[in-house]
Amino acid sequence: MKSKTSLIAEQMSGQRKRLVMLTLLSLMLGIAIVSQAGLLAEAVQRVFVEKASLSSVALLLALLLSVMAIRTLLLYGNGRIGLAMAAAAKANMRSSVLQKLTRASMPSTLRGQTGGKVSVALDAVDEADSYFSHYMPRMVEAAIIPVLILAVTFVLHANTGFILLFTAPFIPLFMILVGLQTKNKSEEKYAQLAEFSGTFLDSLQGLVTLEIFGQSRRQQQQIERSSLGYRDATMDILKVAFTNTFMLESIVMLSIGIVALELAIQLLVFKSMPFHTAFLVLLLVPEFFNLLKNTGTAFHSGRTSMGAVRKVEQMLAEIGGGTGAQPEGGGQSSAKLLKMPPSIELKDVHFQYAPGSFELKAGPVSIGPGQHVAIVGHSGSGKTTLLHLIAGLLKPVSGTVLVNGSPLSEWEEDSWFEQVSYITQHPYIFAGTFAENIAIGAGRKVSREEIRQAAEEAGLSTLVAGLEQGLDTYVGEGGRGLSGGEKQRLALARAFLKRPALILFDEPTVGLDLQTEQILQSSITALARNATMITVAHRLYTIRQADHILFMDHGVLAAAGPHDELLERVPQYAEMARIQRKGGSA
Ligand SMILES: Nc1ncnc2c1ncn2[C@@H]1O[C@H](COP(=O)(O)OP(=O)(O)OP(=O)(O)O)[C@@H](O)[C@H]1O
Repeated sequence: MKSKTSLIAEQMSGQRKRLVMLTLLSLMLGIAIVSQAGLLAEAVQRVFVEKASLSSVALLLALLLSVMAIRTLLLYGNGRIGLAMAAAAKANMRSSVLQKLTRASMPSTLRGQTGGKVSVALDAVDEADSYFSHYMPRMVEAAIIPVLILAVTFVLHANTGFILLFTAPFIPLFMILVGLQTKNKSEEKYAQLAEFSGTFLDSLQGLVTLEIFGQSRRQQQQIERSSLGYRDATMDILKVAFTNTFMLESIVMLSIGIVALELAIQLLVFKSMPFHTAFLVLLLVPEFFNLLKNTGTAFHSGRTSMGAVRKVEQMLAEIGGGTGAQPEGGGQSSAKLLKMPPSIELKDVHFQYAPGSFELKAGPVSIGPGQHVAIVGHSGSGKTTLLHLIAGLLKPVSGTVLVNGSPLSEWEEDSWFEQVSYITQHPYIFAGTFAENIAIGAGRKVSREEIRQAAEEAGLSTLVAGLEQGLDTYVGEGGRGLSGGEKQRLALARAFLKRPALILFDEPTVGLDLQTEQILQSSITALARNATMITVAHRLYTIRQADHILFMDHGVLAAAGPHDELLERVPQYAEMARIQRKGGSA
């Protein structure tokens, strides 16, 4: 195949040994095919032409049976190697996709539809199977065996050799024409499948919203349109595939017919060749065309796979960075962060999600070890973005985030994230039990007692005690639902297991009931006793408690200092605090 994608080339280069094995087995298969035809022709010649007794050809027949068995074994071997190549390639591709998704920058992983990504990671990678399990073995066979048969035919009867030489190119020529058409169609099919999966997952996730706004019917129609688009794209490919098979069969039948006619004329009219040779040639010709025909079918599935592989490649390119890309946080150095509250400095940090979009400018800022800082500002002023920059989830366009005096990128990624707990407004709860969900915070094996203790410290014990299965209750997708406050307490329990040196906390904007708020507040305070804490704060209480306040205004760090000082110095801040006091949102 001409335009081998770099991903396939990468996979093939890692499978050289298997390719060599495939070549050797194909060569042996070629020899077995020719030997089988030779032995069969000899047996028929002796029994039917020379009228020899069956017992005199017993050895010949036994030999023929063994060659047939060897041929079957060789074919099986080729199949196994193809399957092993496919399994290794798929595992590699899937792990590159997952690695890219987990290690890429946050904005790039958020781009595009989740359903589309799932479809590429699962279906498209699966579709790549036939390239390695079917296409590659057939191509290697096609490069060796037909040439061998052609050479033998030329030696036996040059005329047939010329007929084969003349008719055979029609098959690859036809394959190339069909293949070119299928390639575009299969890429189209994958685009349709990704769109279909994306729309479907989006609709499932937003089912409640769609129902509330009376849009479920419209969405249903959109899903129907997407699925019909996918059906049409698949049917188009099948149409091409069926026409392909029909045309290939016709070419093969016609070619064998021409050879048989020529042999019959030579044998019966001109009597210029012995029966043995004519029969042997007649046995070899269908083998020759069968191989080319199989290659044609393999070529078609290879093309379909290429479309899928291209989709995977495209997704890897969209996520960005090479395999094993460094995250925004760091990972370039082996410097390990010690488990103690770090100091954080921002030096002229400038960030943009994309050219022309929201811009953030912050610095200089200095946060001492163990300090509690609140980021405040109006909605959309860039508070969460600033928190993500400090966490190392986003990378500044220019400027630096310094941790303990060294740029964040110089700290080993794992040791950095080991020290950080980030409690977002909507923590992700995985499908599993309470205990399993809490345990992921530790990153090590933890005892039941440690989990129970963390749940208690996070203020979850009353809730858990009220459940029939306690910590073994299923939560997350498919399990028991949790309220916003409960989810945050579960995230806190994870943090209690981790005992981080830096706590990043996105305080809930929606009002929790007083009791939940108090539980959360006291748990957070207990957790932050030996840590540096940066909170995106919405409550006046949290703001007042902070040692230092960063006031964000339209993406710019407008002022920094203690609450009382900012009240006096910054009129916009005083205004915001006044609204807060009245009960409005910050
Ligand atoms: N992934 C993204 N790509 C492009 N723009 C984004 C992205 N995420 C956020 N923004 C934009 O950046 C700006 C700041 O967002 P950010 O979430 O930091 O604000 P915020 O102050 O935390 O707001 P809130 O208090 O409402 O949560 C907003 O205008 C938002 O639309």
